[in-house]
Amino acid sequence: MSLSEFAIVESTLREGEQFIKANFSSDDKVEIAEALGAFGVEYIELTSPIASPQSRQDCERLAGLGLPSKILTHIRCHLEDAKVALATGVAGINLTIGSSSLMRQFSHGKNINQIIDLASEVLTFIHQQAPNIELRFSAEDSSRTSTEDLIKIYSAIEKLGVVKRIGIADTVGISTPMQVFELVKTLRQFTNLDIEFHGHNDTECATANSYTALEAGATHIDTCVLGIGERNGITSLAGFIARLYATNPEQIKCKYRLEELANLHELVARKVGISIPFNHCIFGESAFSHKAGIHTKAMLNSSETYEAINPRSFGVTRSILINHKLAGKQAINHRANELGLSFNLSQLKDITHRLKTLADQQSLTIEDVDNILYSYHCQ
Ligand SMILES: CC(=O)SCCNC(=O)CCNC(=O)[C@H](O)C(C)(C)COP(=O)(O)OP(=O)(O)OC[C@H]1O[C@@H](n2cnc3c(N)ncnc32)[C@H](O)[C@@H]1OP(=O)(O)O
Ligand SMILES: O=C(O)CCC(=O)C(=O)O
Ligand SMILES: [Zn+2]
Repeated sequence: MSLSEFAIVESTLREGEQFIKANFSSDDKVEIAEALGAFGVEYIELTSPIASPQSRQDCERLAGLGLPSKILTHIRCHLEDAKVALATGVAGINLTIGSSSLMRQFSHGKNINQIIDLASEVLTFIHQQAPNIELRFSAEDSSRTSTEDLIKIYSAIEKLGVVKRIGIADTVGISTPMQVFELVKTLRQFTNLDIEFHGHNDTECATANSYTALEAGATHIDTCVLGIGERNGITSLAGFIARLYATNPEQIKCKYRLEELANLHELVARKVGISIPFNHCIFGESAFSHKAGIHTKAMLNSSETYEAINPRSFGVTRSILINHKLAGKQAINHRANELGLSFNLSQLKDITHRLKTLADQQSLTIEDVDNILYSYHCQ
């Protein structure tokens, strides 16, 4: 798998709008789209213009901004949706229709042949109206659709000759990485079209599933900032980037402007009124905090010992914590040196023992630790 060959379809302004707390204004969308563009995502997917009058105006507005990312909208297999989407001036349209038996029975009531006929009609119509528009067709709930049905649908769609890529959706986040790998690999053998993967996070496998989709030959991955979306959301942009960074930092640093990611996260968190989770892979409060003595000693020798990701690539700083009972003498010595103090080994052991004894009784601040160091030094 070559990292340079995939593209991100960033869906914060489509799937992300389906997050319970999202209600983006038109100006919010522009701000977020600009920040996504500054980071360097290849595509920005927008809510269907038929969802509301404002959604339609926003599609037109964002499509006209001349952003570096391609603007897509996401629609049903429906002629009216297609006509409205075409009129907005977007560069591409992502069409979807449910293909599993649950979707066929409870969402739209169509069988596989009817799905193929409807999708063919709508895709052909769009292509006739706008031959240069980038078309993607996706079978919603692909993971609960038989591979046989998927191949039947995708083969028929590919034969139309109007679609640039097909999409696979793990709509209820039920797939394991191995299942995603097998499905993408199977489809990869059947089609030369690009393959997009959309993974929900119901079982917390979204990032792993997106990564294995790439390993199996997918070319496009859907993400949202902070992983927001319907229910508990989809693959998080930062999670996906972190995963790729751990595999090949230099390639990911060339492909995207990683230093823009912090601003993007703060922006989206503010717009949807949430705080960034403490354990967020890059911007979480504890993501680059090192606490236990064994860790901090090794970290002070080489940060790679306990870090898969260099926080500086994302404009984040690490912290070495010593105001607790798990602290070790090496990290305490490091702090003492920062304060311009120096102690011999036996003194350091003594200070560490005092600090631990105190930390057993109360919580400590870094100022408390500094006071211990200064007063020991005065003695
Ligand atoms: C898995 C996903 O996240 S897919 C993306 C989800 N996005 C959205 O739903 C966008 C926001 N949605 C909306 O604003 C509205 O649902 C609209 C405008 C799309 C449709 O609204 P309504 O006409 O009021 O229909 P409603 O939402 O109640 O039901 C969905 C309709 O779409 C049909 N439908 C569902 N999926 C599809 C599809 N992929 N292709 C074609 N028709 C579909 C259903 O059969 C149903 O049709 P009906 O009106 O004949 O009953
Ligand atoms: O269009 C797609 O591929 C994905 C649609 C969607 O949001 C989903 O199935 O969860
Ligand atoms: Zn989704």
